[in-house]
Order: sequence, then structure tokens, then C-alpha cells
Amino acid sequence: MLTQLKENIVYPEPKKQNIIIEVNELNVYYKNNHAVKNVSLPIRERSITALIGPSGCGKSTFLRTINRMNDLIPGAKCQGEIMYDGINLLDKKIDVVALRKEIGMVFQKPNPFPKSIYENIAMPLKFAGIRGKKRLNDIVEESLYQAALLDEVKDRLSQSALSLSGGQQQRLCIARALALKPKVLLLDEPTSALDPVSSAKIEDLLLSLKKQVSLAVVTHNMQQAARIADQTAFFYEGEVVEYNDTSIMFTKPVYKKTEDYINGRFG
Ligand SMILES: Nc1ncnc2c1ncn2[C@@H]1O[C@H](COP(=O)(O)OP(=O)(O)OP(=O)(O)O)[C@@H](O)[C@H]1O
Repeated sequence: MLTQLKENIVYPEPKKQNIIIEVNELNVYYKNNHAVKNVSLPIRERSITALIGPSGCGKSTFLRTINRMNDLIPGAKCQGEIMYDGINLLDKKIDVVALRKEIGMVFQKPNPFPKSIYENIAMPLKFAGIRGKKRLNDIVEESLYQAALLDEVKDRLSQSALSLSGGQQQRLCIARALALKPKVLLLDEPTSALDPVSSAKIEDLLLSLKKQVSLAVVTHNMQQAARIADQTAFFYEGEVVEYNDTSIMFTKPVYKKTEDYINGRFG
């Protein structure tokens, strides 16, 4: 692929992806519980970063802090820097609604609204000020297509989203996030509640999405991380022990702790 940087001059795209989010010395506390300890980590552009590690090591907290979902938790406090587009996302003055449009989030359990399939996508668009039936229809259709769901639901858009299977509901939630044209998508164990066939569809979907969106995915499934992630960060007791290209992390991890976790010796 080529990038048109200046008129008439075409440069090859840089080999190493740029960094879209740079987390610097992040600390997150829940009252006295120091859940994320001095974590510095990049999220690379148009790539998938997997966050792995045993239960309770801070992966979800880290992810939620990026789009300020932790603001909603009483007693949660964070320090450090999360740089995105030249601004620190932890700055209290930030418009978090605008932030969550650019940095979307998908949760472990599919959480469609108890509304029609169509309204699940159209409602947040209307809320974001997008008007006009044709415009809304186009975005709904495009988002469902991007989430590889359009063929399965195009004849039943007025039916309740709750009539969909778990895997379809999760793809609908991804479509809902995509409709707002996010630059980054944070996914917290997006396939752990799904059967293997639905999980495989989501994995394929994530791989196709990275052409346009940067993704960070929490997963407990090592095979999944190895299959889809370009980079992987291994969290342990709130710290990042190791971060590397996934191919290196899974074949030649630097630390024994990483190797033991990847090989299922604990966690
Ligand atoms: N809403 C909350 N209120 C208080 N403490 C919390 C909250 N969420 C997480 N914690 C604590 O923060 C620490 C990190 O939890 P977190 O959920 O981020 O870990 P995790 O690695 O995502 O775990 P899992 O893989 O089980 O989802 C744990 O000690 C947990 O008990």
C-alpha cells in the first residue's frame, strides 16, 4: 500500500506502524488497591495489541482507563499520561463523550440495547447529532457490513436485537461502535462468552478491521492472541512484565514468567 504524502509524490508506507496511543507511567488505584503499576505501553496504529495475563492483573482496568470508563467507578483514581493526538486523555477537561466516539469499547458480554437491530446502531448516531433517514440508513448498512453481519440481518432490521444469537449480538455491538467511526477500538475479552464458531467469526472480523482501526484486545485465550495480535503485552500483578511482537513473545519470550504463563503453567 502506498501513502500519498504530497501531490505527485508517492512514498512507500512506513514499515513500522506509528503509535496511536502512548501510555506513560500509568498508575490506577481503587482506594488502597494499586491495580495498575507504572505501566508504559504503546498501542500501534492499524494493528492488534493483545493484553494477556492472569485474572486480576489489571488488564481490564488498563483498557477502561484509556476511554475513561473508570471515571464511573467510585474510589478509582489514576495518575500518569495517556497521549492521543497530542492530548493527555486523563486531563479532567476532556469531553469524554467525544473521546468515547473516537475510542470505542466492546465488552465481554454482548450488551445490545433492548431495541431493534436498526435502532441499536441508529440511536447512538442520532444522539451524536447525525440526522436524515438516508444518511442514517447508509451508516447502519455500512456498519453492519463492516461487522460482517449485514447478510444475516438485512431482512430483519426491525426485529429486536435480543432475538440475535450471542455471536451476532457481539458483532452488532462492534457494528454499533464502528458506526461512530472510531480510530481505536478497545475490546475486553470479546469472545469469551461465545462458542468457537462465533469466536472465529469475531477473530476474522478483528483482522479485517485493523486495516482501518487500531485495536487493543484483552484475552485469556493464548491461541487467540497468537492468531490475531501483532503485538502482545503480558501483565502480571498490575505491571507489564513484557511487551513485544507477538511472534517473538510466543516463541522466544525474554522472561521466564512470560514463558510459564504462555505455556499454561499458571493463571
Ligand atoms: N470496579 C472495581 N472496583 C474495585 N476494584 C476493582 C474494580 N475492578 C477491578 N478491581 C480490582 O483491580 C484489580 C485488577 O482487576 P482487573 O479487572 O483490571 O484485572 P483483569 O486482569 O482484567 O482480570 P480478569 O482477567 O479476571 O478480568 C483487581 O484486584 C480487582 O479486584
